[in-house]
Amino acid sequence: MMESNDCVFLFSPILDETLKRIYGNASNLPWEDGFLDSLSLVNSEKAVKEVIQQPLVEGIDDHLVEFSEAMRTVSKVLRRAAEGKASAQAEASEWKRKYELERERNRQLENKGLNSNYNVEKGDNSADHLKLMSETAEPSQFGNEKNGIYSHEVLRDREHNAYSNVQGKLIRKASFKLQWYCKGEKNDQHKHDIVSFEKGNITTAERSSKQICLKWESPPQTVLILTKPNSTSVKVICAEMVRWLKEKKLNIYVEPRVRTELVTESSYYDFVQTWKDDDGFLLLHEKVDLVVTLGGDGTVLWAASMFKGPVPPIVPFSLGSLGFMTPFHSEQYKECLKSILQGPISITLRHRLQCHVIRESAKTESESEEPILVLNEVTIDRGISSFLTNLECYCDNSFVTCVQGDGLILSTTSGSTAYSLAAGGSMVHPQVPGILFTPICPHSLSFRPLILPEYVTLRIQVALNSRGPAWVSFDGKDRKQLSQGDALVCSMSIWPVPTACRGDSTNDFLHSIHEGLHWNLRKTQSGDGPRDS
Ligand SMILES: NC(=O)c1ccc[n+]([C@@H]2O[C@H](COP(=O)([O-])OP(=O)(O)OC[C@H]3O[C@@H](n4cnc5c(N)ncnc54)[C@H](O)[C@@H]3O)[C@@H](O)[C@H]2O)c1
Ligand SMILES: Nc1ncnc2c1ncn2[C@@H]1O[C@H](COP(=O)(O)OP(=O)(O)OP(=O)(O)O)[C@@H](O)[C@H]1O
Repeated sequence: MMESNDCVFLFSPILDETLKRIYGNASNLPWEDGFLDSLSLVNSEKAVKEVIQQPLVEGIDDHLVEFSEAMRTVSKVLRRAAEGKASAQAEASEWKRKYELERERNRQLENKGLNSNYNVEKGDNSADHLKLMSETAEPSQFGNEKNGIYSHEVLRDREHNAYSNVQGKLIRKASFKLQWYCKGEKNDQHKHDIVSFEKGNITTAERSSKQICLKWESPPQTVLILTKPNSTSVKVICAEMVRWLKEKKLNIYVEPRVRTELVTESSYYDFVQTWKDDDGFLLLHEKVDLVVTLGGDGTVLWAASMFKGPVPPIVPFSLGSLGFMTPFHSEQYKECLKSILQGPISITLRHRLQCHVIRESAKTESESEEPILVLNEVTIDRGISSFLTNLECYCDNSFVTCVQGDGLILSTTSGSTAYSLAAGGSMVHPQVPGILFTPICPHSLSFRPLILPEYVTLRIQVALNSRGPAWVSFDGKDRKQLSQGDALVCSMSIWPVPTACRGDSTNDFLHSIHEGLHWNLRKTQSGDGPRDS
């Protein structure tokens, strides 16, 4: 395509003279160093038009006709160049505006989510806002141009809180890097998240979630041990583990209840640290490199619920009966912890749901109660009411359905093997990003569970004409009553729970459904019988 400067060059012999007529001398020419500014372009175009519109003098030769045609072309090109430049400027300022907006949002998100008392987003809970939060946070959380996630990017360790004082020693929180692995091999090809539109071709070049691998960049120094209460076997293992970790020169935190138990047993455990109140615990995320759980799935849920923002990697040891999310054997804790402390570790990034209860009496959605994060599911049921629940369900403001039955479960994929499974939902691999929409005993012949994409915001409202109230519970806990008109708004949280794998994510999942749930266990049919001939 011909550029404006090419044109000027093409007609330069004829132009020279004419331009002198238009601009006088060279210093008034509308370009400098080969670049035209848009105002000059418009002026040049005007001047060229004036020249063209001057009546032809009698006896004019063919050259002038040709010249006039050339000037028309120059005029056209100059106009296009001016238009192009104006539109590029408009586009640039629009991108700048978007960038500033995005930066401001990220800054607000960082302040709200990650300051010292990092309460999960209060205030504005509108569907758009919730969606926006996950959108803005996604690049740093799930992928970036460096083919990995750095812990200091996730935790936004700032200079002032990067060091903490533990028993008079300055301790720096260990930094780690998360990388995507593909079939056990390092994959550096994470160019785009899901879809590429390059050259008009739509390709699913990369998958949204892959096996993730954690590599320590500095050695972990502080471990938090969380234990199932009232269990003698847990107490014994916990005491042993504390001694072993102490030998490895690690700082150890336990819950206040556990510290009391340990110190009562022996004053040897005086070095074990704990916290006094909720504020004390909130500061722990700045110190803890690793969380160890000793118990069943309920203890993993408990650990996750304690972190209302970013969660350190969790190593779940099995001391329960089912242990779907607890792949490590407690008898082998020394070998397991040795290899975990050394790394690299395969990680399952378990997504959580962020839930807000919005009361009918609240004047605006921003007057909602404190949000709650769930690792398994949020359930709305009829509780002690003998009437059917009447729940109006919306997905990104589109009406989905009305649930008339015992209730509804909104589950993560990690929770798909818990209550949702019992209510007839599918079992879904925990790395699949999605929200399960599973009714509980719907009074309908045609209701089937749904799996919705992770980016949607769901709103479940107790119908105004419902015969009774409903009850909401979070990972089976914190039951709250929902009166007619009250609603629950639910979307994917930006803070997943990273749990260490024994093999890899898929291997552990399949092992759990076979060993924990005895999935598809059937006697093998013998080949001794009739066959297709
Ligand atoms: N009908 C049901 O199946 C039913 C009813 C209520 C609660 N629950 C589940 O119990 C969970 C709370 O667990 P808890 O230990 O505090 O209560 P709990 O002590 O009552 O144990 C519930 C059982 O669910 C299992 N479980 C928990 N999370 C799981 C998961 N992600 N995959 C497979 N199994 C899982 C546990 O191992 C345990 O055996 C809730 O989040 C809910 O999913 C299930
Ligand atoms: N540190 C803790 N503090 C208070 N409660 C806890 C703690 N850890 C676990 N719990 C609660 O104790 C209950 C039982 O825990 P968990 O599920 O781990 O053990 P379990 O019932 O023996 O295991 P399983 O469910 O596999 O049989 C759960 O409801 C859980 O929320």
